[in-house]
Amino acid sequence: MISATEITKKYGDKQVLNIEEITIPSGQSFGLVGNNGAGKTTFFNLILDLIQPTTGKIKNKEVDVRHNEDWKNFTSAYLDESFLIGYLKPEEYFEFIAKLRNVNDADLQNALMQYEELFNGEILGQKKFLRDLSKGNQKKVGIVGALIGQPEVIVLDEPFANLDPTTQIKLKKLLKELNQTTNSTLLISSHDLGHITEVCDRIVVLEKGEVTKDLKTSEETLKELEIFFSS
Ligand SMILES: Nc1ncnc2c1ncn2[C@@H]1O[C@H](COP(=O)(O)OP(=O)(O)OP(=O)(O)O)[C@@H](O)[C@H]1O
Repeated sequence: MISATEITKKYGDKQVLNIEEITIPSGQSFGLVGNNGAGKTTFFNLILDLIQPTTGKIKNKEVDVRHNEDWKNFTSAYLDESFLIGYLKPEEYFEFIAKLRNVNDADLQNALMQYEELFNGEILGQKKFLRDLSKGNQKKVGIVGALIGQPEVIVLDEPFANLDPTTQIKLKKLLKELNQTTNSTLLISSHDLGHITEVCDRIVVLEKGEVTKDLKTSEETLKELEIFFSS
């Protein structure tokens, strides 16, 4: 379970986040939506202790992320390309992550086979450094890197952005399967209301840093969000 309690984040005089309470139970696939600048990446950065809140506390499985690093043993994330290591080839990057998460080579190779369809022949065996891959292919590497070893908590910031439509559909299928077949807690942000309502059990809407909707996903959710964002 992840809990964010009385979180505010200010830059100078500008308050960019003001969250009274968000609790994300284990195994939930949690979707975060909101217009540009709403505070989605800020929220994920706080969960990953990449920035500090102005007030409030974030706990990841009872670990206060600001004061104890144990959450790193069961949490992975891909927010942007700064999570990659540009001078490694994809295989080297995956091996590096596998070592970090105590995944042996046989298990890593098995896991990578699962992602062959997503890779579409453009990632493995190409002898290219990560820095030389296209933005979309870099993103595929980053997302798969976050999934290696099936961490208990996986945070993905706009995973569908920059991916071609075929890959978006494959990724959606993969994330839905992950949600159904494991107890991993999945936190995803997206501007694609269709994708996020398909993948996530719950959708939280942020508006100017505040939670304005918290919905259990149902058949009506997509329509409700479309109406909300068009008004
Ligand atoms: N280092 C910073 N200094 C000042 N303001 C910042 C900083 N980082 C973020 N902000 C501001 O915080 C607000 C929230 O930004 P954030 O990136 O979290 O939004 P977002 O919902 O992820 O947006 P987008 O959909 O455009 O990616 C924005 O107004 C942004 O300009």
